[in-house]
Amino acid sequence: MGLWEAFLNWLRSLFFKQEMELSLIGLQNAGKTSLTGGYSEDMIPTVGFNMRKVTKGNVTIKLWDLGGQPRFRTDQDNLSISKSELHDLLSKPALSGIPDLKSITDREVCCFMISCKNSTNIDSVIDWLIKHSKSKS
Ligand SMILES: Nc1nc2c(ncn2[C@@H]2O[C@H](COP(=O)(O)OP(=O)(O)OP(=O)(O)O)[C@@H](O)[C@H]2O)c(=O)[nH]1
Ligand SMILES: [Mg+2]
Repeated sequence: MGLWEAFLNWLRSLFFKQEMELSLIGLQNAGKTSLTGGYSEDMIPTVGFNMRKVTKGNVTIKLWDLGGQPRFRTDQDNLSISKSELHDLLSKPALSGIPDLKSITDREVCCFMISCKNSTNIDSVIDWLIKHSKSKS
């Protein structure tokens, strides 16, 4: 990013508040609530969903943390179920253009190794999401 572009972005951020919505999907025990609400060893499985708002700079993120039940089913077998569910979801027209791992040719994809427990890469994920969010207008 050039200096002029960076300056314009900074100027823009002074006047324009941005909002984005984010749905966290994943099987039970994936760590969705820990990511949005804070890490704890004793987490209660989410029933329904939680909604939280997180503000970083001039960007407000509305986070929809969806429950991943059935809640007592976590093993390697779930990986293939998770994969097919994700691909099924991404094939929906409403989600076209949303970043995913299915194809790296028509949208940007990023993969981070994160830990809510050790606060590893959480900020990097939020920064990436803000940078790549789709504008509603
Ligand atoms: N080691 C480690 N454990 C984690 C991490 N994040 C979450 N956990 C643990 O994983 C378990 C499940 O975390 P949750 O955040 O409740 O998972 P969830 O995806 O919201 O689960 P559902 O609400 O049932 O869909 C809890 O015991 C957490 O302590 C992490 O970064 N590292
Ligand atoms: Mg949860």
